[in-house]
Amino acid sequence: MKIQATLAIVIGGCQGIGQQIAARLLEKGAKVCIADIQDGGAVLTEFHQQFTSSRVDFHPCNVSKDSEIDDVFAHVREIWGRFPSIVISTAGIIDEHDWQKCVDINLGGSIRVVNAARRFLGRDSGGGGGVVVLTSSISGIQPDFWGPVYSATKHAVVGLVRSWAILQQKPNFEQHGIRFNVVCPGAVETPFLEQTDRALHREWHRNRLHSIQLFSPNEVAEAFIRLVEDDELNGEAIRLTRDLGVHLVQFPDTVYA
Ligand SMILES: NC(=O)C1=CN([C@@H]2O[C@H](COP(=O)(O)OP(=O)(O)OC[C@H]3O[C@@H](n4cnc5c(N)ncnc54)[C@H](O)[C@@H]3O)[C@@H](O)[C@H]2O)C=CC1
Ligand SMILES: CCCCC/C=C\C=C\C(=O)C/C=C\C/C=C\CCCC(=O)O
Repeated sequence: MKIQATLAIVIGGCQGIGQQIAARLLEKGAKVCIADIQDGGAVLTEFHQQFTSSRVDFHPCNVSKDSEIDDVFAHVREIWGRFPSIVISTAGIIDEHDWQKCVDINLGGSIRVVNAARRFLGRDSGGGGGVVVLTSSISGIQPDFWGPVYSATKHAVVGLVRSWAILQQKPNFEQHGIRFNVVCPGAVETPFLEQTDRALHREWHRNRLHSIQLFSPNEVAEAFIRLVEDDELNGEAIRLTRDLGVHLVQFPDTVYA
């Protein structure tokens, strides 16, 4: 998909990886609505200094609530005349102690975003199709003893994306016209890392963190942009690790689908 002149939603775009994705989309000529549970004043001020203010907006959104996600889509149509064709969510937390919250935001939030995209973008429901890119982690491909719940939610996000993606290859089923992809980063230098205390084995976790070569949020944003731009990529996961590099994950063969 050519990004120039498209409309995009970036949920979780107030900081970290999401903010960098929004910046890359704006640079490439999209109009971007940032949505987040935190106040958008600071990020809007920053972007209004770099980009035409009519091309970037903010709408509050907690991914724990279906209605707030729907409101973001409605807001985009109200201000820019149509629904977006690019939907990205980076909203996520780590919290092994309040595990229901971790499941509700990381997995529940991803399911809610996908459901909204299906309703507003899906060709089978009158939309124009598009691309959805969600955020997993290398913990969504491999186990992590410091975050079993976090890892479970991130594995689930990969399964969610790949399952919706293969529907497009089933000619006898509804054709939604949406590509679904996911990014699985290693550790990234963002405020997210301050959530160490919500992981298990927190001292080990904190110490280990100091020995890791972190990715920049921009390196991760570039993976999202690739998954948006390349129309051949559907049901794909890009993993970023220092040891193995940046690559499309090779999954085991699907045996019955
Ligand atoms: N930073 C890292 O090392 C890694 C992060 N990730 C994943 O990347 C995603 C983004 O991470 P970062 O940008 O590093 O984190 P971050 O904490 O810097 O940014 C996350 C953004 O999501 C927003 N958010 C949180 N809960 C929300 C909710 N309920 N509704 C709407 N927005 C909400 C936050 O306000 C924040 O703006 C997360 O899903 C995280 O699990 C994956 C691998 C590594
Ligand atoms: C090992 C402890 C570091 C944990 C960093 C905190 C949160 C990370 C959340 C993630 O989703 C990322 C998961 C794991 C990152 C751990 C190691 C990355 C090093 C591997 C590499 O880059 O090659």
